[in-house]
Amino acid sequence: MNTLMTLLQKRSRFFYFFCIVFGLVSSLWNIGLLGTINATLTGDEIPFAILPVWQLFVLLLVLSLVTSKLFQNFMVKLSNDLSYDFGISIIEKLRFAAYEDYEAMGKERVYTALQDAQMVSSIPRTMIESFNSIIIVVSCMGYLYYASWIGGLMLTLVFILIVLFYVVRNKKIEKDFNIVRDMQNSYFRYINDLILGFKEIKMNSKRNDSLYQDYINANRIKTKDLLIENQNKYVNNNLVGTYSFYVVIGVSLFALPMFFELEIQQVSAYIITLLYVLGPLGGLINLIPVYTNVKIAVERLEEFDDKLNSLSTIKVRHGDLSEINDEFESIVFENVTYEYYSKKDQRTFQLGPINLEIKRGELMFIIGGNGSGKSTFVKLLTGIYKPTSGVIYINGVPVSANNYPYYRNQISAIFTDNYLFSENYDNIDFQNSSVSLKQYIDTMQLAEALRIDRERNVIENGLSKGQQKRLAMIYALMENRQVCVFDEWAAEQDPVFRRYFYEVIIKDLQRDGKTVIIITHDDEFYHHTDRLIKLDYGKIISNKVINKPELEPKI
Ligand SMILES: Nc1ncnc2c1ncn2[C@@H]1O[C@H](COP(=O)(O)OP(=O)(O)OP(=O)(O)O)[C@@H](O)[C@H]1O
Repeated sequence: MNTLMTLLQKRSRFFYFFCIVFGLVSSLWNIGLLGTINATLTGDEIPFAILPVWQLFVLLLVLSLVTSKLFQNFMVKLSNDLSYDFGISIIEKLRFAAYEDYEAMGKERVYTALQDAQMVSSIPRTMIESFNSIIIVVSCMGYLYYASWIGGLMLTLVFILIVLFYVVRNKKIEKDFNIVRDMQNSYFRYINDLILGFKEIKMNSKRNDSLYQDYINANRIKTKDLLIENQNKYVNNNLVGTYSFYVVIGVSLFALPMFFELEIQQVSAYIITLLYVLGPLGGLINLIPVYTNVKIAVERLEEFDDKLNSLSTIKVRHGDLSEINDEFESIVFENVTYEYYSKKDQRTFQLGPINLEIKRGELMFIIGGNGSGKSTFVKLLTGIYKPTSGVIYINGVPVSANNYPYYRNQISAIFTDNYLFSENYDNIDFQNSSVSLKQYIDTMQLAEALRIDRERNVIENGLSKGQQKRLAMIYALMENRQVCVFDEWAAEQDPVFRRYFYEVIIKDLQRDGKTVIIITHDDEFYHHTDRLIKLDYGKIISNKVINKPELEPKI
């Protein structure tokens, strides 16, 4: 509760002020209403009344209505602001996270956090209703002490017992709810497997059954059982709470008058107050599960936010994008290593140390067997991974945390598992294609295949794997960067286009002054490169000059 209240106060400095004003007016209204009802029924005078009863009633009614409306509107806005802040700040920070940190986090963690952020928008209902109910319960208690101190005392004792009972029981339920949230993470992971591996699932009935039965369904059943168990605990809690009240009513009706000298007016005022408080109390009890879920969501979001904040790259953001001379000259690897570790902190693979210079206008092929470290090298070269040790220089300047984004912005890369976006984030004008775009589409032989959704200015889905890679190439060329890195790009191309790629496309790029680095297994084209670098077990085992680079760029 504290975290939530502090968060709300942080989001709006008027939060506590609004709570106090609303609390005072509501208490006044509830006590006034009770006093009016009881006084009218019993024929007693209302103490401290400065106005006739009906005028007092109307005045309080209007005051309470206006304050309630203002408070509720305020809470609706505040909690939606908070939910928006959480959701958007996760994405805002996540985009600056290092790729390694993102990999370690896992995408399901991001999905759950976004779900938690949505949960926060149910705060207004929880807050307004519980605040209302608490005020009613507290003001009624005050009124009860005034009507009959013995009754007030008895109710206070019952309340303390109920609250203690709830606190103890809720601790266990909260633990279970946390287990449910963890299971939600695994659930998203299995669903991800189902969606991304749909073809592989279709191809194997056993795998299909296993994913469904042993993972998804088992996860859902366990979640359902935990929820049933917990919700039943809530039902029991509710019953204990509500029925202890009925017991209090019974005791007040039958037992109290026997032991204490109570007048019928006192007893009836007391019973009316109890009945009046019963509804809000029930509401309060029903809100406990919602509140517990919101509390867990907020705690987890804070934890996730702290984790994101602890990442050093978040603070650097885009760093200094104008730090290095724009004209690309060279990339140098000096004793660069990269290490992978297992969960038990054992090193599983080391790339390097790598010492290498890539000069402007060079065409370089990186070759090597499976698992030799080519893709890891590409991730280092493109700045997706940062070296475990050693330094990478661009134009003689060491690439540091502050200029990594600059470094990445110098390179166009197509990774083996390249992803095509659903929206046109690069704002390419497909409707009035530029000369270069038309030319690239022709070069990639995609004129027939590409369908443009004119309304959204995007390329529609429905391309073959090889065509998707060609489209990725168009996007990479449109970036017009000086260094191009293509990781096994030609693997999905037909023989004719593969040859065209090695003999025409990359030669043209080189003639345009680009530096081109290609990861390949296509040995029949190795003779086209200027330099052939071979990796084995993470080490460069040969670095051969094959052709002299054409350094004069085509105008
Ligand atoms: N994310 C990762 N976590 C841990 N180890 C990894 C990770 N990615 C790769 N490795 C390990 O690093 C080594 C090199 O992998 P890498 O993907 O760089 O090889 P590669 O030469 O590109 O292979 P291929 O030709 O099969 O694509 C492998 O032994 C692999 O198991």
